[in-house]
Amino acid sequence: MQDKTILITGGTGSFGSVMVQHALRRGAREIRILSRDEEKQDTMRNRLREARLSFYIGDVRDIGSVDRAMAGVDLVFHAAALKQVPSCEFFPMEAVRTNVMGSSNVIDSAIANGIERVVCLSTDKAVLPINAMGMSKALMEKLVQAASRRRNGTGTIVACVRYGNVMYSRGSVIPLFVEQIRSGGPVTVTNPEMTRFLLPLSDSVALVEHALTHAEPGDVFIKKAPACTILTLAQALNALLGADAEIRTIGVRHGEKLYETLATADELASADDQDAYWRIRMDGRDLDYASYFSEGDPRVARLVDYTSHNTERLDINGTMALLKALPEFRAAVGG
Ligand SMILES: O=c1ccn([C@@H]2O[C@H](COP(=O)(O)OP(=O)(O)O[C@H]3O[C@H](CO)[C@H](O)[C@H](O)[C@H]3O)[C@@H](O)[C@H]2O)c(=O)[nH]1
Repeated sequence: MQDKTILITGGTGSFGSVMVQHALRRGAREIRILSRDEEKQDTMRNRLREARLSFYIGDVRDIGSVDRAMAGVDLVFHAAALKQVPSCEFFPMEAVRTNVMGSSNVIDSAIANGIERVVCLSTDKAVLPINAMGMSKALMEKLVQAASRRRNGTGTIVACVRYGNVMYSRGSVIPLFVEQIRSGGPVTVTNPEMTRFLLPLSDSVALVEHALTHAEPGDVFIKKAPACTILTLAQALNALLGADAEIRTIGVRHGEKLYETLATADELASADDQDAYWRIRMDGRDLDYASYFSEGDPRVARLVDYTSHNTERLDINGTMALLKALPEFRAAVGG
């Protein structure tokens, strides 16, 4: 990132705020934030007061605003998205417009402008998707791969990272539970047995940087991560806040899965194990169906899917330790 001009779409969000600080420390020449909300931009501008930051009001749905922010950029982090599962269930076309068409605009504009590298932020919900948010992100991954096949080996490198749940991200369950416990409960657990991967925000930034450094066209990078049940999470937060708030089961919301999958068995069969990460390479074959007979992949998936049910499972103490290490958690609860 040293001396590079970086564009972060959706740059005022949880990821953007941390990535901006990281890129500044890494010596970026200029960081451009493209987002819709002038108030969030203003808050960030006043908070950071940094000459290397520039703000572009715009929307990834509008290719004109993407093009204006893209000219002269070296690296792109594409974080702009509709990411709430329930709201995308009610407004699936909005998820299509932002997550699919918006991503297509970002990829096309990056290629047209000869950008070096683009990292698109995807989610475990894009794997075997059942909700509109995950389906739209799965299509974003397909757009990345289709663009990479067209340009494989030359020009712009476009790749993805897949996240699990980013801990303490805006609008997610951890800040909600903290708020509920502080106001005396109840803590509303959808299904006590439900599991989610737990990814600290700092790890999500490290994952993007890992992808930036190692990406070849169409790669998907995954960070191996632990998980816990939602009941364990509620109990850990109760304990950390010295409370005993009632934990009430409220039932699963629209479009939710009991557990998430970060990589399928098929993907893992051909993935590179990079210690803390997996690299999943795209299927680079072309549309000539004859090649499926002569170049068909003989590997049989011998592994199982990598899910939040079968990854390392944190108990209450393990979850508490992870929470306690989060700067976002310490800032919110003090200590
Ligand atoms: O009142 C609540 C709200 C949520 N949950 C549970 O807590 C877990 C996490 O819920 P979040 O709303 O925090 O997160 P989601 O899993 O729905 O999705 C989140 O994680 C995704 C990645 O998997 C994306 O990042 C997405 O943007 C983000 O909303 C889920 O099992 C959910 O059922 C509860 O038990 N009670």
